[in-house]
Amino acid sequence: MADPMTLVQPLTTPAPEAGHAPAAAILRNASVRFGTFTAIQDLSLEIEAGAFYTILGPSGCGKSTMLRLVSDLIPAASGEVEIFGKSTEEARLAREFAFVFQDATLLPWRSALQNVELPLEIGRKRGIEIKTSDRSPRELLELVGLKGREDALPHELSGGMRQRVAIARALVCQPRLLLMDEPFGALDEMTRDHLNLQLLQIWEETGTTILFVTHSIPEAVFLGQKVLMLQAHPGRLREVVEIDLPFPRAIKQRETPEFMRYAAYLRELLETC
Ligand SMILES: Nc1ncnc2c1ncn2[C@@H]1O[C@H](COP(=O)(O)OP(=O)(O)OP(=O)(O)O)[C@@H](O)[C@H]1O
Repeated sequence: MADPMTLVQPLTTPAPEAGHAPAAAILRNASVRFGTFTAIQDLSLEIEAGAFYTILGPSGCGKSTMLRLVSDLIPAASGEVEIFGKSTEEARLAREFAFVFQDATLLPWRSALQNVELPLEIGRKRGIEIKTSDRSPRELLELVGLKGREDALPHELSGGMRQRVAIARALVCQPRLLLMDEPFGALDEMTRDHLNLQLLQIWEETGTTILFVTHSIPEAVFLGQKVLMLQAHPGRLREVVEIDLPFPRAIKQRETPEFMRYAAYLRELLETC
């Protein structure tokens, strides 16, 4: 295995010039401020379409803020953010991305299937023409391993199952970019392992780009093709670490020396962020 040190990209990856094939996302010197507090400063990076990125960094370094910036939930105080060549607002309206939070945020009175159907219903009610997945809501529930539980209400499902419903709902408009903010953070280890494997399968099948925030170094290495390490005060990109481990990934890979070297490298890096 190549030494992770040699795989590290420069601290400020230059954003490409306009006119290239659209990346999933491009940030150019993007900063986010809350009043006088700078949460993210001069973040420049290109998110390659179709790739799986995991995002690590100390608490408060701006991981969630970065996802909120990309998803048009908060504006950039300066700099630019493009999603597939569009502004974040245009990308939001075109349903180019979908968000999955740590809490599944399902409507408790609607069944699993009705929750997955919700974005389509909202689109129809608002008269918005939206992309829909090639898969029906039922097929999406099957994809996330919930065949047979379509009629269950959220309180009848486990935490892991609720997160699967949230993932199926996120996929219903066929987003080209999936933003995931610690989606499995509240789950037990076995369930998390299972969902990690399932998410990798979904990623391979759908070809969607994934930005996945986690606090878990093993999870970041296991899922990611690249790990974005952010640093705090103010939030900025510290390093991009490429994870050169083969796909499809299997849980037992975590015991390999290569995996452990990446984890050890990221742990050391995190301690200095
Ligand atoms: N709406 C807000 N108003 C003021 N400050 C905010 C707001 N949202 C986030 N911040 C601050 O911005 C910084 C980055 O927050 P953010 O939630 O992005 O960090 P994080 O890396 O996701 O943290 P954690 O790992 O603990 O979830 C923190 O100092 C936080 O207090």
